[in-house]
Amino acid sequence: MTVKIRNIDLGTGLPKIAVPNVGSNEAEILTSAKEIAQAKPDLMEWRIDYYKSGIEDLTKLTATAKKLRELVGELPILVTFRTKNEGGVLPLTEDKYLELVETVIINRLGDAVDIELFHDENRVKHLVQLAHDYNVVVIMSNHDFEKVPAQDVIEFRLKKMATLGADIPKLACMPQSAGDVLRLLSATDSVHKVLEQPIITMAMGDLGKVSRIAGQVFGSCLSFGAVGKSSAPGQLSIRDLREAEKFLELK
Ligand SMILES: O=C1C[C@@](O)(C(=O)O)C[C@@H](O)[C@@H]1O
Repeated sequence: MTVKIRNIDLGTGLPKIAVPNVGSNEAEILTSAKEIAQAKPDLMEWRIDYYKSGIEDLTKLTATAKKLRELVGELPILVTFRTKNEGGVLPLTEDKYLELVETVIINRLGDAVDIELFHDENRVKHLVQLAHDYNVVVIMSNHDFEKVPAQDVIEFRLKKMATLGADIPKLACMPQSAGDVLRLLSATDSVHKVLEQPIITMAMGDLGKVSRIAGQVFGSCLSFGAVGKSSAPGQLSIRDLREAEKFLELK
């Protein structure tokens, strides 16, 4: 199965490329968006946890989203609030996080929304349903910045996300050894073969770079590359990422 976000199809061909926008005020966000659009990624990820004043004032957040859309035209936008526990920059209570995701969906601030797996299950399910009602694609996520979990744990989490209704399950983790990277890749390969939904995985840091370029081989449909400032350790520049993916293309 492939998942369509505006004009792109995830889950077929080379992994698509997302570039995070980590601007911390409206001017920065719009300037980065221009630079990102020029680099022609498949998708822009708007990391709203970097935008403190927008999170504190949702009218402002919505106004910026409108300007962003005007600026990038048809470029698909994924809106992500990454919680502090999972590598984000801004602390937010559980309630505020869930309310924020709801605002993102109801106001259609993007074409897709990131919903983290590890929150109250019923509320997560409700958000997934709401997103689908509003025609917003759900990328469900989990991040471990310390380690790579056991293979069955990785597989369980990705499958659990699918059960909760995620259109695309995603897992990012931090390897401490080459063996850790192999385990993530092996879990990716097994889950990719049995799940209907396309998945996204990556190992972070330098050791993990190989996992960011080899998604087509192991079964990950999207990779994050940087234009300017990156949003996680080990991200390559969009230019290097695109070239490296091409070297490994399955023809
Ligand atoms: O989930 C991810 C993946 C990521 O953490 C990475 O390792 O590239 C970068 C984040 O911006 C994004 O939300």
